Amino acid sequence: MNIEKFQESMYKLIVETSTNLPKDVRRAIKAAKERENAGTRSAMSLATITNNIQMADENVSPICQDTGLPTFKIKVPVGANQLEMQKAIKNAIALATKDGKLRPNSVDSLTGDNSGDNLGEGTPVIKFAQWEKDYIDARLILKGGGCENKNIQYSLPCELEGLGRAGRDLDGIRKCILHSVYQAQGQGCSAGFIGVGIGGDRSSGYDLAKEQLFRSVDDVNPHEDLRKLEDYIMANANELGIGTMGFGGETTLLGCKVGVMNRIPASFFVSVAYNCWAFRRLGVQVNPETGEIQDWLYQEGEKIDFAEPAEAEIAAAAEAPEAPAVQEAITLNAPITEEQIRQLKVGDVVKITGRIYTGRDAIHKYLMDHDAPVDLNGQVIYHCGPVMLKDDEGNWHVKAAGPTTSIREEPYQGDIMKKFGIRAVIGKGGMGPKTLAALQEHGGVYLNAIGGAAQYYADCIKGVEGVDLMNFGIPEAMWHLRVEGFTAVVTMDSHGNSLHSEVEKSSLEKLAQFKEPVFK
Ligand SMILES: O=C(O)C[C@H](O)C(=O)O
Ligand code: SF4
Repeated sequence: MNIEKFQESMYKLIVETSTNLPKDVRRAIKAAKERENAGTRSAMSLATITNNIQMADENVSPICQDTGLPTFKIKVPVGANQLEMQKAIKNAIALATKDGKLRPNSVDSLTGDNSGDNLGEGTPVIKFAQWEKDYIDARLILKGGGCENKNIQYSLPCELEGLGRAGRDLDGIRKCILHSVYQAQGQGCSAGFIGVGIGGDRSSGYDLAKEQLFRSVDDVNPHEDLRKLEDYIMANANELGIGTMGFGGETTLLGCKVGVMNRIPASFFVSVAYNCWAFRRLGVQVNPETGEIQDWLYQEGEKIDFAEPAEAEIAAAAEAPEAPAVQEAITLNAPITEEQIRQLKVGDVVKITGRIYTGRDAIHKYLMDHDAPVDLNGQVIYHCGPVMLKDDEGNWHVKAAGPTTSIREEPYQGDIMKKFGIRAVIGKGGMGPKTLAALQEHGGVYLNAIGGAAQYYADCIKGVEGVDLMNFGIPEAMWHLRVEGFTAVVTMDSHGNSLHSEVEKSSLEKLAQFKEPVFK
């Protein structure tokens, strides 16, 4: 095999997967957009998402800054040299990282050191299998951490919140799947896709669940019971009303694929792999002699082009007569006073202009018992781990910069806001009671940005004005960013209100409506 060509082919597969959402995924997102009512927060979020998909495509830049744990599944004809191919894939990964198409995401679990090139123990994941065909089938999924954290595994029988007992039968499985969508709320960047694995053990069950994510969104399950189950879930999960980003709305789930395998008598697992709307998976057929791509997979049907600018749609939504949720945006400019913050309430749309600082997991832990490298009084912290590139003059450029899941900072956030006088945090998915209490006591707000909209937000960032704590690696460092018109929604205010706890409560009530048996 021409291994240089093969490496080039893998590079193309990586870049395309990271920057260009597949056709089936685009169609599912378009259908969701059509279901939402103009003027709602969900409609506005979906407009931002579709705009972002378009920008990533045009800029050939990551759709989301979290380019995940690259996972390859490769089928090869008998005789193909897998060791050589593995090396070529790793080279292609390192190159794509250097070019800003992937974020350096491989972190030493004990020291926290980022390898910088996405290579390291266990990363990337490359799974080979042999087959009888005469070509190579190479598929790649880039599944980010936020949705990976929302995967869930049930051991039947069990008791489920809202749904009661789930037994070892199809109806028990039905309950687990509905529960898996409920428990994710907006935190895995809903609306999501789920792959479900029935049976196996704890590891093969999850493998089977992830395997389902390689199925095309619009295929039909050949197994009659599973087809019925998939149809049922698609028809009912959206009744939960969680909506895009957990803002409430018509679409919570974009796809559901279920697979089954045998188990041993004592075990009965239902494993669910949750994938965000930024469902980046693609595949190619490669010629085993030339190493060249001979075909792209997942190419059936129409490609939806989201060329319509989101700004126009947001404006149109705001002008719609029944537009209750989206009002004129309020401008925030740091340093922000407590008085300004106390005026904000859940549902307000804000546009931030001026300086913001990124801070995620490592920074929050660090700030608990260290001084801040900058004066954070009245400032805005952005939960974000961007993709950054340095040019030849040594200047940094933002290649992708959407929010990360905020709930991970729940143990620290309230204390840190009070300690340093921070007035606003931007993130996604909401935070818990401890932070809500601190917002009320101290005078702070939580601003929800649209998860995955990494190009859209990168465009709002007009300059990189500094960086601290680079020893934590690019995603975890504290970047000083100059932003203009950075749009987010107040979802937790200083008056004790949280949109997230409201949606959680109402979706639990709705979940309980699915308690009665459906599959006998
Ligand atoms: O790591 C990130 O940037 C985001 C992550 O995928 C998340 O959803 O929290
Ligand atoms: S930020 Fe959201 S869209 Fe991006 S990888 Fe995480 S869950 Fe997916």
